[in-house]
Amino acid sequence: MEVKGSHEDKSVVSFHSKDFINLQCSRRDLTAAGRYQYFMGTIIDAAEPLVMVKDANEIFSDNKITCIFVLGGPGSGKGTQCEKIVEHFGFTHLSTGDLLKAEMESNSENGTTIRNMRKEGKIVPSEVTIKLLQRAMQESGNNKFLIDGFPRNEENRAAFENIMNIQPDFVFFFKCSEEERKRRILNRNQGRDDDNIDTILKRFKVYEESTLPIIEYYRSKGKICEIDAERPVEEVFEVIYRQLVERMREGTDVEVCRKEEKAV
Ligand SMILES: Nc1ncnc2c1ncn2[C@@H]1O[C@H](COP(=O)(O)OP(=O)(O)O)[C@@H](O)[C@H]1O
Ligand SMILES: Nc1ccn([C@H]2C[C@H](O)[C@@H](COP(=O)(O)OP(=O)(O)O)O2)c(=O)n1
Repeated sequence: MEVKGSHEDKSVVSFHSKDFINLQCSRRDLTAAGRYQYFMGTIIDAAEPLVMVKDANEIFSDNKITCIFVLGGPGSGKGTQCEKIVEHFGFTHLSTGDLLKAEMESNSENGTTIRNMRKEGKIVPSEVTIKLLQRAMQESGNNKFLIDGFPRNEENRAAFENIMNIQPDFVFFFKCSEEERKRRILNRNQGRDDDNIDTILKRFKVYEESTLPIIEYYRSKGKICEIDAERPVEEVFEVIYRQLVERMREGTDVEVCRKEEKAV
């Protein structure tokens, strides 16, 4: 474990586990999350910076890939929450929308296809998106991925499962009304070429027609973790945080965790 020093209200601690996991948290974060008493394999006393009793590596085995899909309509807050998850949990965040945009801007052979599809709010063929995802996953050196905005249709889903042979551990579904999403996108103000009302309405239609059935598919498999994304950012994150901690704990030896909790 490496303690990166303490300054004012922030005690920053990071630990690396066989190059796979790189977690960071601050005293403020831990205090906010204090009621959970548990942070990525670590029992936490919120009054103290950090008491480490267990290696994070015991939570995720080295060979296992953890893959969480993050789905929800355009503007539901996927990117916003993924950034926060990364801050706290050491995932690699792969936004397929961002990967495609970067590919478009690099003037690659697929650039024109991507530009045209984005303008129409259409879904880029899987072979392009999966190639970008594959590269980014390999380059990350991580084994925990938050895949944001993918799969967006049946073709995406089937191709990912067949080519990558990876099933998501579970799928976050951000539920948020169209009215609120439209309001957010029109205020997003990031200079996105597709954040104009014409393209927004096309994206909403494609989402309803092509992505909602994928969410129902994962629901039928018991993999959907539905989040009320209509609420303020911090409230949404609080729910996500709790879900992640619980789900990770379920994947580990609960008996050991309970014993250690009692010891705190
Ligand atoms: N819970 C929220 N409440 C209000 N505004 C939000 C919330 N989550 C995100 N936003 C804002 O809404 C816009 C869209 O969020 P973003 O994360 O880019 O959505 P997505 O990735 O799903 O398209 C951004 O400007 C973001 O700051
Ligand atoms: N898996 C994906 C993700 C995005 N795209 C395209 C189509 C989308 O309208 C744009 C923008 O996607 P992005 O996820 O960045 O944004 P929204 O969730 O639509 O707000 O990229 C795609 O074709 N396939």
